Order: sequence, then structure tokens, then C-alpha cells
Amino acid sequence: MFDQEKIQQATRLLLEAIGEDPQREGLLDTPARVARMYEEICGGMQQDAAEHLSTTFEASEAGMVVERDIPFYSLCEHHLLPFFGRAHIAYLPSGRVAGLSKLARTVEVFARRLQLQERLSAQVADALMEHLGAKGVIVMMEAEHMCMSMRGVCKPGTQTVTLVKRGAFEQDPALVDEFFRMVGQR
Ligand SMILES: Nc1nc2c(ncn2[C@@H]2O[C@H](COP(=O)(O)OP(=O)(O)OP(=O)(O)O)[C@@H](O)[C@H]2O)c(=O)[nH]1
Ligand SMILES: [Zn+2]
Repeated sequence: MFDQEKIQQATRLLLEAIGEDPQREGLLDTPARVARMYEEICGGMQQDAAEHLSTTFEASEAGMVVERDIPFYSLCEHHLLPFFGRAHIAYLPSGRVAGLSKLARTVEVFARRLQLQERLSAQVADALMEHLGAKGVIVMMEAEHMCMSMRGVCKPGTQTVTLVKRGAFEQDPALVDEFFRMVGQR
């Protein structure tokens, strides 16, 4: 569970370390705000994708389901800075489909924690394979990493694109083409 008190102590130390005065008026409530913020933006650690994906509906005739442009915000585990962008997901149901919101909820579960974009994409794909029993899953994520934009190499606007294929999408390039066509349609 989250240790709110520890995050507050750490925030006070951080403020002192950068030469700030944690007692000045504008910063007095900052440690408590930061603690609440971390609980929110790392809240995926307390969640289980299996719960969200346990509600399914019979749809034996369903073909490929695509959900595109799902916005997400995550935190890079190297610098604790945000990376954010859009996820595009498709899966091939095997008789039962998930509620539409549950794909986006699955993204949230894995995005709201310290991550690598590659691992985030793989965890979403693996959760859909496992908990929906899907015949195939493909997850594409496009994101800008603030650690590349506002510091270090300083290349704002750079988009990192990750693609993870599982099951039928690994075996059949025509399915991958269809996914790209559907994601590309605007
Ligand atoms: N593969 C991958 N790398 C990431 C991700 N987020 C941040 N990084 C990279 O993690 C690397 C960490 O490199 P280090 O050399 O240990 O750290 P650094 O000195 O701060 O590196 P610079 O960012 O190049 O200044 C950097 O190249 C980041 O761009 C991610 O989601 N996936
Ligand atoms: Zn980083």
C-alpha cells in the first residue's frame, strides 16, 4: 500500500535538496499534495486487470475489435517523468467480448505505475490474451517521453512507437495490415 507519510518526508527532503524552503507559504501543503498525486498516478499498482476483464459478453460472430486513440499517461521508471500518448488495441475474440471501456481500463492499470513503454505495451497485450482468452492481440502505443523533451537530449515532439503482437497477429501479416488500415482511418 502507499505510504503517504514517507512520500511527504521524501518531498520535504527533495525541496531542501534543491535549495528550497519547505516552510515557505507556497510549499507548506506541497508534500501532502505530492503524496496524493503519487497515489493517483501510480494507482494502477493497486489494481488487477483480471477484475476489469472478468465481465464479458457472448458474441460468437464477432470479428476483429479495434479500439484506437486511447489516451494514456505513464511515468518513465528511469527519470520519474511522464510519458504520454495514445494506445491502439485490437483483439480477435474467441466467442466472448469485453465491455468496451475495459480495454481502456486495462491500459490504465498498467500505465499508472513506473514503466518502460515496451513493457507497458506487452503487459496490456498479455492481459488481454490471458483474461479474454483472445485468439490474438495487437497493441500499438505512440508516446512522447518528457525525459527526452525537457531534459537530456532535448528532442520535444519525438514519438516513440511500440508494437506488440500475440497469437494470430504473430502468424498472419494480413491481420496486422487490417489493423493498420483500421487505425489509420480517420
Ligand atoms: N527503452 C526505453 N527507454 C526509455 C524509456 N523511457 C526512458 N528511456 C530511456 O532510458 C535511458 C536511460 O539512460 P541513462 O544513460 O541510464 O540515463 P541518462 O544519463 O539520464 O540518459 P539521457 O536521457 O540520454 O540523458 C534514456 O536513453 C531514456 O531515453 C522507455 O520507455 N523505454
Ligand atoms: Zn526517462
